Amino acid sequence: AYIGSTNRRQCSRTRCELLSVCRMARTGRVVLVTGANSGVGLALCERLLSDDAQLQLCLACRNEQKAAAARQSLLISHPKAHVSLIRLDVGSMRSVLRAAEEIRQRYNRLDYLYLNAGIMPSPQVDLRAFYKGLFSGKAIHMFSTGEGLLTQKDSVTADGLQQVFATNLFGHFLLVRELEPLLCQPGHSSQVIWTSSSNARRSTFSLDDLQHKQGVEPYSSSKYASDLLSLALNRHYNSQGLYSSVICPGLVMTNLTYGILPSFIWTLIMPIMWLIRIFTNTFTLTPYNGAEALFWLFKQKPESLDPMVKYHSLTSGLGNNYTRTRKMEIDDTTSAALYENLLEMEKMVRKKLKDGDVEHAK
Ligand SMILES: NC(=O)C1=CN([C@@H]2O[C@H](COP(=O)(O)OP(=O)(O)OC[C@H]3O[C@@H](n4cnc5c(N)ncnc54)[C@H](OP(=O)(O)O)[C@@H]3O)[C@@H](O)[C@H]2O)C=CC1
Ligand SMILES: CC(C)=CCC[C@@H](C)[C@H]1CC[C@H]2C3=C(CC[C@]12C)[C@@]1(C)CCC(=O)[C@@H](C)[C@@H]1CC3
Repeated sequence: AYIGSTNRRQCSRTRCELLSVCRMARTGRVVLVTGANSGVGLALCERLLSDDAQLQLCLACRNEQKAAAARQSLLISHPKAHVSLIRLDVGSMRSVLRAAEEIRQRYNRLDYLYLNAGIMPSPQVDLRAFYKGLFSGKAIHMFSTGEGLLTQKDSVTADGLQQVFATNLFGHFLLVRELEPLLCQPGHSSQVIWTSSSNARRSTFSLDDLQHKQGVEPYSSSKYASDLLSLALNRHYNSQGLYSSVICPGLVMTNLTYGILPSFIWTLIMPIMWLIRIFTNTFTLTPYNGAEALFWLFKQKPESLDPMVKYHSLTSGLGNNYTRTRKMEIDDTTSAALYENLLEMEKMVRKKLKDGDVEHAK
């Protein structure tokens, strides 16, 4: 249609230019990454562009300045890349709806949706649990999952949702629902990929307290909920060509982990961290290594993926990266129940936002 157009500007283009535009339209896969301005998300973008220069990469970030800086840094290493920005605060439902509308206008399909943005506010390390863990014979497990070591202080968003739940789970759920027309295209498959965590733990999650209002481990609960939700998305959308997976990047030194301990302590224990890496392959440490499983999934046929496993980024003592699967402690009944609850919550949130708009217009 583009070549056949009689528009004068298009006609004046050389045949060569037109062919390259058409080729791009055919081959340029569209990838959207949330939380792409730092850490694992930004490293993933670097790796994706190094693999496929034709990608149409969209960085969905809440902070415009950080997003622009991330785009600039990507363009320095890949000057010809197609990198665009979209403003998205995944913890604000109004922002999610607005961003989704913009994305639907910009693209006619979406091949990969990386749900990577995540928070762990005011983390506290339980030192007693740490010392106990060191001598319990389960030290390696403790170092790779951080199980029972961290508590967080949650807050309530303007939408009346728990902040960790809204950011790590619900905002992303709403985004998937909103982008369904781009993700579910006839004769075409797409992937939704969640950055979950090995910190996800069944015991921190409850269907009666989805948002984890009553507990002190909202991060672990929200990540477990993302594992369950990914399974539910597969059950609902595989027939429409949408496939969902979850990954754990391992322990990566990013803004999120730097927030756990004072920076001088990190500096002091960094040599120990590199030493621990000899005993556990889950200490991926750099964002590049942490992005391994996210990148690995990009190369897979979605139909070949297992909805019951988590894909882990791992780094050997010698620094080699690889991806391994581990079965998740999830089941269809709980996953379906969570999905129904989220649909209910979605209805309520949409109504609240609509009522708010009406109230505002009065
Ligand atoms: N680091 C680790 O060891 C591990 C990390 N993970 C997960 O990896 C993911 C990436 O984290 P990581 O790279 O480590 O940490 P970073 O803090 O570097 O990255 C988190 C990204 O999410 C963005 N973000 C946070 N809140 C929102 C929001 N409301 N709307 C839009 N974007 C938001 C941040 O943006 P901004 O800069 O504006 O805050 C940032 O770009 C997270 O989901 C995290 O839970 C999982 C296991 C281990
Ligand atoms: C004293 C030493 C050598 C280390 C400090 C102990 C903890 C601060 C550290 C041990 C295991 C770490 C860990 C995480 C955070 C920092 C630790 C608790 C995570 C929970 C960070 C976020 C995740 O999603 C997990 C996969 C990490 C698991 C391990």
